[in-house]
Amino acid sequence: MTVDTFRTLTGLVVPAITTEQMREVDRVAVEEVGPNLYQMMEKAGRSLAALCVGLLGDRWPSAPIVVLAGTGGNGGGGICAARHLANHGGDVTLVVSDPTRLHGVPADQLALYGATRGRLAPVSDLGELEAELVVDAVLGYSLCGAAHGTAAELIRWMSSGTAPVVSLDVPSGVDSTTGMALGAYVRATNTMTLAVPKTGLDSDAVGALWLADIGIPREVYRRVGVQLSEGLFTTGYRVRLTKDAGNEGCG
Ligand SMILES: NC(=O)C1=CN([C@@H]2O[C@H](COP(=O)(O)OP(=O)(O)OC[C@H]3O[C@@H](n4cnc5c(N)ncnc54)[C@H](OP(=O)(O)O)[C@@H]3O)[C@@H](O)[C@H]2O)[C@H](O)CC1
Ligand SMILES: [K+]
Repeated sequence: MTVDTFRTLTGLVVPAITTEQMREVDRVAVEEVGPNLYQMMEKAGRSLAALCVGLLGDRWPSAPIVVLAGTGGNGGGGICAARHLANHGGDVTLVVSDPTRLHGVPADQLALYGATRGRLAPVSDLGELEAELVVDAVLGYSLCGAAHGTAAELIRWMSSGTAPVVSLDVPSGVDSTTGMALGAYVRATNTMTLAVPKTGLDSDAVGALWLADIGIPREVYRRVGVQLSEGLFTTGYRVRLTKDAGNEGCG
């Protein structure tokens, strides 16, 4: 099931774009206009951390939080969120699917996380971890095929537990264009997608959908042909999105 638009709680219509269009937004930002990947990932991670704190309410900061990170940009955003949560006194345990495959900005995020008081646990410790909140930063919009290997193991761990899951950008294992999952996938209670919602986020796996502002200026969207309302982030750095009734019956 895909949709062309979402709405904010104040009724603003927000266009949904495909993974391919999102990649082009990323490319124009990184290669032509800005912000760079560091700047966008930092905004993503900090917004994700703020959402987690809000969802925990008075259980913050004592509630144990487990952050599961993959090997790409999605993982980098999760590692960044883990740092912000640890910096603010949270009880954080980070598990990276394969730290040896991290490179570039995600690898730098892991090194920075190492300077916090947050814990880093191997995948083999998953069975011993207790969580009151889980952050799913395993797979993002570069999912290709059915989730496999350690990523699938992390997804199964999330699915087998009772803790609510907050997914970054898209529930891991779900295709952000089609909303379909060819294999194991996360059933999130909340999903925080970045910059612009994707057409595949109408899936039941998404839970409550949030859109985070990661600082991309309108010139980038103009070059990619995406029309975002000027008032979209007037109330803050994240907005709640709901399905746009006008989408009923979209294929
Ligand atoms: N402007 C933005 O929207 C920004 C988004 N950000 C985040 O970046 C991700 C996209 O990051 P990317 O590095 O392109 O890819 P992912 O993190 O989605 O995936 C990374 C690796 O996942 C592995 N993979 C892919 N398919 C599978 C599968 N079926 N099973 C298991 N593993 C899979 C693959 O790793 P390999 O080691 O196998 O090569 C991918 O490399 C986006 O979603 C946002 O969260 C930026 O952080 C900021 C700007
Ligand atoms: K994810």
